[in-house]
Amino acid sequence: MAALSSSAGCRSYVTQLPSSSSSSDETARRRNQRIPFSSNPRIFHHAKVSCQLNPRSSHPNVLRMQDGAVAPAMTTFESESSSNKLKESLLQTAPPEERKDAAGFDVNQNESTVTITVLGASGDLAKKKIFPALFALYYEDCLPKHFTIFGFARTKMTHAELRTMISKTLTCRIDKRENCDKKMDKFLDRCFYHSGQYDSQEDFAELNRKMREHEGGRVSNRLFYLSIPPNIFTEAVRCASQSASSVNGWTRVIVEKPFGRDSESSAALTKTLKQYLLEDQIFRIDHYLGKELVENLSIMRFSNLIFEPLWSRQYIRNVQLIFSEDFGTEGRGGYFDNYGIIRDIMQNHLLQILALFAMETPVSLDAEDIRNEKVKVLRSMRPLSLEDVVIGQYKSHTKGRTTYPGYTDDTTVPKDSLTPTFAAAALFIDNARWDGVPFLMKAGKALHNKIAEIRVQFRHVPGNLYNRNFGTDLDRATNELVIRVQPDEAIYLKINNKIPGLGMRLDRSYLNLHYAARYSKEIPDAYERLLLDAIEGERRLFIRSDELNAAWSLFTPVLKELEKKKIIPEYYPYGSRGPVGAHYLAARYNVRWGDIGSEQ
Ligand SMILES: NC(=O)C1=CN([C@@H]2O[C@H](COP(=O)(O)OP(=O)(O)OC[C@H]3O[C@@H](n4cnc5c(N)ncnc54)[C@H](OP(=O)(O)O)[C@@H]3O)[C@@H](O)[C@H]2O)C=CC1
Ligand SMILES: O=C1O[C@H](COP(=O)(O)O)[C@@H](O)[C@H](O)[C@H]1O
Repeated sequence: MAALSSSAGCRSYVTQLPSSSSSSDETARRRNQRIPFSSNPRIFHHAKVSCQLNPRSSHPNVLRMQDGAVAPAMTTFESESSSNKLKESLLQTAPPEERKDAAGFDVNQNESTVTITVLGASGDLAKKKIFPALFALYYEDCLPKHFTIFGFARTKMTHAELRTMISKTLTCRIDKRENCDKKMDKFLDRCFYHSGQYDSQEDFAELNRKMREHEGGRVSNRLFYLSIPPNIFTEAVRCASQSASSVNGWTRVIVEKPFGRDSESSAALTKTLKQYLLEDQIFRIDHYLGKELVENLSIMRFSNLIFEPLWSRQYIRNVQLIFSEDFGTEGRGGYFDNYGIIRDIMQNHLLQILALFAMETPVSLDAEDIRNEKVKVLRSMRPLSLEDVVIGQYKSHTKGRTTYPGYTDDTTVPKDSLTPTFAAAALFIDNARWDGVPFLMKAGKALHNKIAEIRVQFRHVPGNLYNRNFGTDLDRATNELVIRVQPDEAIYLKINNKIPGLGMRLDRSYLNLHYAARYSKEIPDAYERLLLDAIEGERRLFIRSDELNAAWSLFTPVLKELEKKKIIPEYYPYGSRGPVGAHYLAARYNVRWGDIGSEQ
């Protein structure tokens, strides 16, 4: 069995899986089990000591190390051992009462601790995704031995109330998992709440004091999760950085989208964040990058000989990136109306998938090498033009006795809103590999189904001996590779074969890697993977600022034009397949959407 070098804790990377007999499945499962966090040396690495004074540091007396760690600027660091000496000396100054932390652990001064602070802890995302993901990591023994979780928001709440709020949404992902309740109680014991204003240095200073109690003199690492509306990102980062960043470990900040609403506002946000943070400390999250099948894209491409040679204009006719939800913007209309589906889904989730799909082979699996390749693809793309975009908006629809609301029926949405809830677009990558290949995107809310998938339609077989068996519809005979990101994850390839028997009738069949059938282990939520990566300092799945700029450059001109010209969206009924204009757009490039038709 060959193991790839592990790039993340609590995970083992197994390249060779045994065939699917039940005993070998068991072996595979055991091999795939996560390595407990505590036994992974990577977790406890101290920040690399390649120090430089950060001219923009808000702390005049600190040095910032690679990885965002900071240390007092009284020593010149030259080696890891001198950095450790400094850390030791800092720890030795801890008063005796701090030799135990607030949770009662004896303080081993060579140990480190991670404090995860969720800003906006009272909000929807925190409840739905962040706390459950943290619990899942804890359940799987993926969090470090010493960790503390703080919820921070303006809402007044006690620790107990926070715990009750969190416990209502915590589930063991698989029913009847062992010791779930016990583990849940232990997890909740490590969760605390601090009420404060996002723009108050005093409130963050008080948070800092509480954090220090829990850290008890260990090397302190701090992760802040900005689960708050974007208009308060900057203030919160300023306060966190100036009053609550770590003095002897790393400080990192996870930033949620939206990262601005066009090139200018995004650049302005980046600029302000960088007044307080180094780029390496900023973890811009796009949760689609944490989805299992999106992560698997590179493995599929670069570790299977059969795919990579086909991965170009020579064999691929078009690529389709499809996102569809069977519910509207219910409850989030206020946010959505300012952004629309192009900013909400296409400019980030679908474009990130496209970049991973289309990039050249990176030099290594290192985060910077991968992100360099993604930027290159994005920068090779043609900015989207208005004629290559179709927009739609859902309207009310009655089915049986149920009436589904239209987008503008939401009281938080202006009645005359032109914000698109659906869009289809044709994009092109002007490089040698992809010249002329349409990359079609389609994203919509309140459609007939919920799905996210990538469809790769291959070219027709030249001079196909069996053409007459397919009649005139050659598309039906063309190979298509489908990567179903969700739900019911699968990778399947449509191929042609003969129907068994004495005659010569052809059939279309599926070579199907259906995850639920192949793997008994459940698929972790994207937020689990991304939170773990942020704790470990793994940046591969986070967006670098130059990627973000390149992504906005592609969409900003068309977004402005749509708004300036007040383009009216094509209205489609709630629960339908969306505007017919999407078909005309595809037809212009000789493409048929793969998700429409009798067999998908
Ligand atoms: N919800 C989701 O599914 C997704 C959300 N996101 C992004 O994640 C972030 C959080 O999302 P979500 O939880 O839905 O957001 P919420 O609107 O629920 O806000 C989170 C918390 O922020 C505080 N807050 C809200 N409005 C303001 C305001 N005007 N001024 C100061 N504080 C405010 C509130 O806490 P309190 O009043 O207690 O301080 C609230 O509980 C946002 O940036 C969002 O765009 C991204 C992808 C999906
Ligand atoms: O970022 C967002 O994603 C969700 C869809 O995420 P999924 O993991 O449930 O597919 C979308 O509903 C939301 O509008 C958008 O902001």
